[in-house]
Amino acid sequence: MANALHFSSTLQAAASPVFSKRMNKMHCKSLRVQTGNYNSVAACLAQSRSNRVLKVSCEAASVDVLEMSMTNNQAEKQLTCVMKFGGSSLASAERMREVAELILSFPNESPVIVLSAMGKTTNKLLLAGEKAVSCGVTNVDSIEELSFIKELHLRTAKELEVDESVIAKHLDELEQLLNGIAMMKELTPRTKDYLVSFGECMSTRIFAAYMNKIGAKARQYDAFEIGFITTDDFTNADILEATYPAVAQSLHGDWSRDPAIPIVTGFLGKGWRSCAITTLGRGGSDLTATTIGKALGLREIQVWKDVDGVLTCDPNIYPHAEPVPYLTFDEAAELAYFGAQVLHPQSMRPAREADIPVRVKNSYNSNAPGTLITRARDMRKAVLTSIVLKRNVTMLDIVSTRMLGQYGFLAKVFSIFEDLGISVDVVATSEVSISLTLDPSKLWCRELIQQASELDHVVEELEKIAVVNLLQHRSIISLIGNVQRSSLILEKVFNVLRVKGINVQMISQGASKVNISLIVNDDEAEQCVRSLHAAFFESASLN
Ligand SMILES: Nc1ncnc2c1ncn2[C@@H]1O[C@H](COP(=O)(O)OP(=O)(O)O)[C@@H](O)[C@H]1O
Ligand SMILES: N[C@@H](CC(=O)OP(=O)(O)O)C(=O)O
Repeated sequence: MANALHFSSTLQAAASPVFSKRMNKMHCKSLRVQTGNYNSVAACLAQSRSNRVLKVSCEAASVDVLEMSMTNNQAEKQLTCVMKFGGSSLASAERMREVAELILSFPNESPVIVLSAMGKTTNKLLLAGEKAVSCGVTNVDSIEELSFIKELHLRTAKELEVDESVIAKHLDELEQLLNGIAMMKELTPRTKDYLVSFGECMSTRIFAAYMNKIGAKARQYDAFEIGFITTDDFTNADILEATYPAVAQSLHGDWSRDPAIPIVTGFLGKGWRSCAITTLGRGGSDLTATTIGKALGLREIQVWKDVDGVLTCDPNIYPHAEPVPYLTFDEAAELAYFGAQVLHPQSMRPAREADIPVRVKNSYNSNAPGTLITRARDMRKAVLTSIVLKRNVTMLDIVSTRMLGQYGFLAKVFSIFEDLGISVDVVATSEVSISLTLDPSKLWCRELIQQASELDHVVEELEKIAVVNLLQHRSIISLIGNVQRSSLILEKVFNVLRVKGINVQMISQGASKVNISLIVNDDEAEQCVRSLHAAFFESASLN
């Protein structure tokens, strides 16, 4: 029997560290106990972490021998981690090949793979939808973005030598949907979500077919079919608790019956009332990955990007930004929430709840260590970790018209936002005045006209109790780091701002938080980030 362990007695086996270790690491396929004390083996099995013995037989024989046969076959492995690859990692057939190679370069892992749409497919689908609204039914087949999407996916399938039939039905349906949009002359948020879902549905089908072709058994899953249950907030849905057991049951169930690498669509869910396809907000595949990590209790969640991890600032603002080796969930969540495109704003929540480390890695440079995000890290030497910019923010200055000492003012202001369903980002208050910024990701997912009338409505409501000053085209610069050292951070910040002649219009720092936020004019913001980056990460110079 392959890899058999022999013991002179079951008691010796039960006591043997080799036995326990193999049980844990090697995934026992069958266990044969010849005579001896079966109970002691059972006790030992109960202790083993994987405890996945497929066959246990107990035979009476004259010699005490215990044999375990083990294989490295997937059938006996547990799912170990989740690996998410975004559009930037999957832009072409060549990239899909490299990603497959990368996945298979970890023979000890049994990963769940989460994929986004190829390259910029989501943007192209949205553009195609917008054009379909006004182009007329007869012109749908000449929408440039539709031709691009068709060509990209068919070419990719061909180059990977995968049968085009895996996506043929989706390409047909996509064209039919665009015809429908052209006919109705409207693109509702619900239709938008259905429209963009074609991106992830096609990338995962092509990739799964390719994995199977190269001999790595894989199975494609649409997230909305395996239990990703969300609110019905189309274009920005939240994942509901029921998702975790449902996803665990689907993926674990299939894996234990017939193991195959799961290839899951990122970004998508199913609305619990509407039963229609929803999306988790732009960049939502990161959240799909962490949700699967929590649902299955996996050891690690990896998000593979096109940068060497989370960087000290957006490389589009400053190309020499450096990777940040360690972050806490709180820091990463704050960074994502305040605009760092590298992670979805809600993606840290499941990982933090289940305490599963998240690793941000570069699919173009897999040797780079990346960023490891965990519950805690050594903060003794930490000052500033990363600088994040959120542009085009609306700021409101609200001053009470009542006398000083009037209570309930703040409560009234916030109840107006609650009633209108608008969330607030940064707040600075005194007893009679309040300055705040509105969360653009929630507000701006609505139509432009709706945004303008909503803002008018907010101001109208607030003017019943206060004098309101609406300030647009502002930016939030968030300084993520060790707020225990805020005096040092602020000293440096104000020095930079003074030298650069930049006026801060509002500042906010939570008592126990990891973030100091500054509000400046949009047109000064990028220069400000570059100067702050130079001051904190490069040298003593103020650039
Ligand atoms: N602080 C930051 N650290 C790393 N990348 C950032 C940061 N801020 C913005 N980015 C941008 O985020 C991009 C990666 O995120 P994204 O495009 O969503 O990746 P993917 O599509 O692979 O999920 C990078 O290419 C980079 O331009
Ligand atoms: N394709 C979706 C979801 C996503 O997560 O994409 P990416 O991983 O490429 O950021 C989007 O573009 O928003």
